[in-house]
Amino acid sequence: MVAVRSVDVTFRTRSRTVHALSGIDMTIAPGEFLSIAGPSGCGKSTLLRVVAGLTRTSAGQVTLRGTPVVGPRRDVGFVFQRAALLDWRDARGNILFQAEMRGLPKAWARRRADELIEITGLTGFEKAMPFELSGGMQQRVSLCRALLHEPDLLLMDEPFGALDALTRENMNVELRRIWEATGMTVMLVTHSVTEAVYLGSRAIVMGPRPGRVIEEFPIGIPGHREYEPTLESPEFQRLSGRIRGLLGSGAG
Ligand SMILES: Nc1ncnc2c1ncn2[C@@H]1O[C@H](COP(=O)(O)OP(=O)(O)OP(=O)(O)O)[C@@H](O)[C@H]1O
Repeated sequence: MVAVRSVDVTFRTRSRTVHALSGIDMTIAPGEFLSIAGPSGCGKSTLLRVVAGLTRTSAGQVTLRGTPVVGPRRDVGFVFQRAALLDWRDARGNILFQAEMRGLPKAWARRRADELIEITGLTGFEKAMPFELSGGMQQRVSLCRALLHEPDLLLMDEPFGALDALTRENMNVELRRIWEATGMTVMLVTHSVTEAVYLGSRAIVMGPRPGRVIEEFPIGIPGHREYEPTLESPEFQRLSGRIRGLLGSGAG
């Protein structure tokens, strides 16, 4: 699905030069859920942006389904750290905005929006305006918006970082369920080791800037993952411990 080949990114501003990514190589198979962890500023967001075609590489290449990424890709879904909803549209209107931008058939889009509203537990809040929604609900709306056009690749940049712990857990369980049901490919940037291991089929850990991959872990926890039993399983504990060790004691 995604191939990243010898990718380097250097940002040059008037006052400084930042070498954000160095020699990144990775492939992500269709249907994989890749969690990406690493210290602040190591280039995780930059990596996602490069895959989405929002940031240009300084060297190397990214391909999506074998096609080089040369500009913004509208065929992927992107969920950002903050929901960034349109204030003047209700929840359903925000989700449907995606369809309007893409000129998707209206009746189809409405059906799909209703389906996603149900899946993400937003039923009853379709007409609520963003200011009436909690942070978690706003992020659900943003997830629905990212999924509306049925992307087979979903890029998520610390999507649940601003949520309280319990809402975050619920969102993790929902996302895992959606991933199990759809088989889409996901790249998730997260600062939470628990989130990375619970959700991922593979995790990579990046080192400090210039960002590079320092270690990679297949997450061999098979099948449907119930939240509590998964977190208590020896494999979960072993992997979390190893990733925390790499990231340093401050990792959550
Ligand atoms: N558009 C830009 N122009 C200049 N520098 C940038 C730009 N985007 C990112 N950077 C720099 O590149 C480095 C990597 O940033 P990036 O946001 O990818 O890191 P990150 O790992 O996602 O960080 P965090 O975990 O704190 O969100 C940082 O030093 C950042 O300041």
